Amino acid sequence: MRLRPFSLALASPLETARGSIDRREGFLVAVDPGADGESVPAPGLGEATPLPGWTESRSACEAALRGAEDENDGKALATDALDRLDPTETPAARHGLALALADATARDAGQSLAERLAENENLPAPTETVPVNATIGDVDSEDTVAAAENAVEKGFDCLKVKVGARGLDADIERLRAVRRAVGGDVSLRADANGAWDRETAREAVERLAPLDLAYLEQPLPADDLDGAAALRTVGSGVDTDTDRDPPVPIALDESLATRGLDAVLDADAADAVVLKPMALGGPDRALAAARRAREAGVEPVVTTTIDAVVARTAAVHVAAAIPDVSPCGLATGSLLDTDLAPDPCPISDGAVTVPTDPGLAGDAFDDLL
Ligand SMILES: O=C(O)CCC(=O)c1ccccc1C(=O)O
Ligand SMILES: [Mg+2]
Repeated sequence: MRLRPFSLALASPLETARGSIDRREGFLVAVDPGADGESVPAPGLGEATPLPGWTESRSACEAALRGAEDENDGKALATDALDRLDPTETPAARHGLALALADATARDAGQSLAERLAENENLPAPTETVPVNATIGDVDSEDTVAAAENAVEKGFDCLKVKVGARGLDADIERLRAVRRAVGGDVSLRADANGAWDRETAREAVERLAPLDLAYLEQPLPADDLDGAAALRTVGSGVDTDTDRDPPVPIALDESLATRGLDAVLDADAADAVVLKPMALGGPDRALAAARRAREAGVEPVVTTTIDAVVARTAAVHVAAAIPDVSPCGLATGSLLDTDLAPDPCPISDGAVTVPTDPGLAGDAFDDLL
């Protein structure tokens, strides 16, 4: 296994209620049969890009990956390398190695990563394209509307707007302005990144109901599953005489990494779950979570932590393996100022095209190996 550190700046910081993301730093993870003997059937590439607060730190990530090496032959993987990486303690490290091994296995089998992942989860053949949402930061009303109009002009029909950093009145006004600007046919999501207390979240749901949001993501802190469950019923009163607005669907994101999928499903806390392979410990784990969510009647959505091109492409494969997936947060390549390699997944008309060549994207990343 070889690790190559990288550091990429965002073109402009992504503003969220949990602070601003301005740089992504991580490791490319390469495995090959030469170094790793029979455990690796072909060259494979992965990416471990920790986002502190969401995953382990960069140093913990590197230490975990080093811990997966054979004690007697530093270059080779231990036979139980992947099992040494705890998906909840060091999810980005596990993601990096799990992806590299899955890429190698898929290449060896002549399958795309999506085909390989789907087969392992007993899912049907992957789709050729995946619908995506545009990601709009928590900026002032004028810039929010400008970004929304720009995205719609580019062909997006689903927009996700970050909220929660500037007070509820301001957010309601931002979202109303976006709805006015883009009309009723564009799907709107809002992501509060856990910013609100129960009272504010309840008021938000009541005031957002007329805007026909596709969902409100993580309105409450990650731990508060009971609060999220209660929000799902606001406005859906049994009183059929009154013409009440429908409830706003609730999506959970941070809660998945903090409490786990089982707790979220058991608490009936979400209409949708936002699955980030980097935060969940790997593409395989993200797809398994998607399948379990679906079986429980909860809509899976795949996004990234603003990963570089290798992990972003892997997330596209994960999404492609989910039949009829809802728009995913995978249009984030343009948020980076520079990237590790040209993007093999073009986006047009609000959808990303899934690579069909073996592994991640055929030979597109061979220079990175
Ligand atoms: O989902 C998207 O549209 C993009 C990804 C995104 O918003 C995000 C990126 C980094 C960290 C957290 C989040 C989030 O969904 O909260
Ligand atoms: Mg989110």
